[in-house]
This record gives sequence, C-alpha cells and structure tokens, in this order.
Amino acid sequence: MTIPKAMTIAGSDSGGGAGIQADLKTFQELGVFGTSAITAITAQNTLGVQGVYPLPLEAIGQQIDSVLSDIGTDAVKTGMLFSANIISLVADKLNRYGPYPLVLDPVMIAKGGAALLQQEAVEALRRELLPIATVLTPNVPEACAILGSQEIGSVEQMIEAAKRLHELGPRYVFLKGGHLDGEEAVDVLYDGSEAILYRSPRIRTKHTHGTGCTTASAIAAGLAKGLAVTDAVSEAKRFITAAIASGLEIGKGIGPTHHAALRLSSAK
Ligand SMILES: Nc1ncnc2c1ncn2[C@@H]1O[C@H](COP(=O)(O)OP(=O)(O)OP(=O)(O)O)[C@@H](O)[C@H]1O
Ligand SMILES: Cc1ncc(CO)c(N)n1
Repeated sequence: MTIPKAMTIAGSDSGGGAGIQADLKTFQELGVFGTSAITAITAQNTLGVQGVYPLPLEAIGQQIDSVLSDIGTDAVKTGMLFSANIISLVADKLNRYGPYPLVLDPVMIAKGGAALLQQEAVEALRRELLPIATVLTPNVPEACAILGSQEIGSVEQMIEAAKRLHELGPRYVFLKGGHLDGEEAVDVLYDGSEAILYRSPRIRTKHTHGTGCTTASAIAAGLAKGLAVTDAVSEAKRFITAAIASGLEIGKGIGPTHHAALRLSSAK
C-alpha cells in the first residue's frame, strides 16, 4: 500500500498539544504517514513552558539523515528550530535531500511567553529558510518580528504584511489572524499576485494550545497528498476550526485543540 508521507522537524511538547506531538497526530488524522526529527525537548503543559533543551546538532542531523536517506518524504513541515545553528543545519539538509514542498512555521514564542527561537536566529530564518519555503505560516507577532516591526491590526494591514513577507522569498505566505479581534478568524494567503482570504467564525474558547502547529502540519499533509496550495490551505482551515471547536479542558491552563472529535464521541 502506498501512503503519502510528511516529515516534521520541530520541538517536542511534553503536554501533547503543540510541536511534534500535534504534527504527528495531525498527519495521522489526515491519512498521511508521519516521520519526525526533534530539534529540542520542552518541558511544557497547559500552564506554560517549564524548560527548553535543544538537542545537539549531531543528533538533529542524524535524525534527518535517517529518515530522508531511507523513507523519504512528500512534504516537510518545520516548527520550533530554536537557534541559528539548527536553522543552518536544517536548511543544508533540505537543500541536499530536497527540494520538497516545505511548510515553514516560524515558531518564536509560546502562548505563555517563553522563547522558542533565540532572537538572533530570526536573521538566519530570513536568509536561509524563507527562500526555500513553499508556504510561510506566521501569526501576527511572528510576521512583525520577521519584518522588523510593522503595525498589523486589520485585514488590510495583514495583506500589506503578507506582500512584504512574500518579497523575502517564500512561494506563498499564509498569514494567520488568530491574534486579532473580531467576530471572524480571518487568514490571508498571498502568492505574489493575489490575496485570498480564509474566514471562519471566531470560536469563544481559551483552549487554543497548538493551533499554529496543527494548521501548518495540516497544510503539509495536503501538500504531501499532492493538493494545490490553495486547496491544502482550505482543508487545513476546516480542520483547525473543527479542532478548536472540540478543544479539551485538560490541565489548569490553556488546553489543547483536539483532532478526533468524531472518534471521541463514539467512544466510551
Ligand atoms: N478562537 C478562534 N476561533 C477560530 N479560529 C481561530 C481561533 N484562534 C485561532 N484561529 C485560527 O487558527 C489558525 C491558527 O492561527 P493562530 O493565529 O492562532 O496561530 P498561532 O498563533 O501560530 O498559534 P500558536 O499560538 O499555537 O503558535 C488560524 O487559521 C486562525 O484563524
Ligand atoms: C514545542 C513547541 N513548538 C511550538 C509551540 C507553539 O505553539 C509550542 N508551544 N511548543
């Protein structure tokens, strides 16, 4: 049996809601075989990040070699990369084994405020990974950090920012509007000529841990299946909206999005 394959290169979230764990669950839900290279281990739960432990470069490189020299992949998603050295290593490996459809989620800061990317690594991200990305998926604060300060408070300003981000090299920019206010959660996809808006009702919940990782890996799953970027993004938007609607009240803080609502209701 052949099955589409996607690889995530990201950090581990012990709390299970974001990072590698969210990515692999999303791949599985969407019918894609998932592989991984872990860049850093975080001690994390619904209350925040208690510890960050980047892995040695050798360990990260070896995981990527093991997967790509044997199993291969139809798409890659990157998440938490933590340092400029890890970014350079990942760019080197993807250039050597690829090119692959690449969903680049420029993870910088966890919801509780912990740094998942060192500040001085933003330049490496811009220089080495943005130019080889198929889809760049920043949230509003990440877009501001990559652009070096820009006011983004409206959909019009999101479109302007997406255009400037596109000039840095990615084929598509998918700028997510989860951090803005309003009755709808509006995201912008820009391909260099046209801005497409993806809208959903804004769900009133605090349980949104892992929304970014889940969205980016759902897009990667679509690309692995051979979908056009616009279709992969539509599917991902539907998937994340359902996952937020069935977010879990577990732990004492911000609970995770949940991807298997149908199975859950038929269990017990
Ligand atoms: N309350 C909500 N209701 C509906 N959709 C939402 C809500 N919050 C976020 N989204 C959607 O979820 C997706 C992820 O967006 P968001 O801006 O939250 O990502 P993120 O900030 O990168 O996530 P994370 O904090 O996990 O890194 C987008 O499609 C966004 O529109
Ligand atoms: C490991 C990891 N990656 C990404 C995020 C962003 O949500 C997180 N909180 N933890």
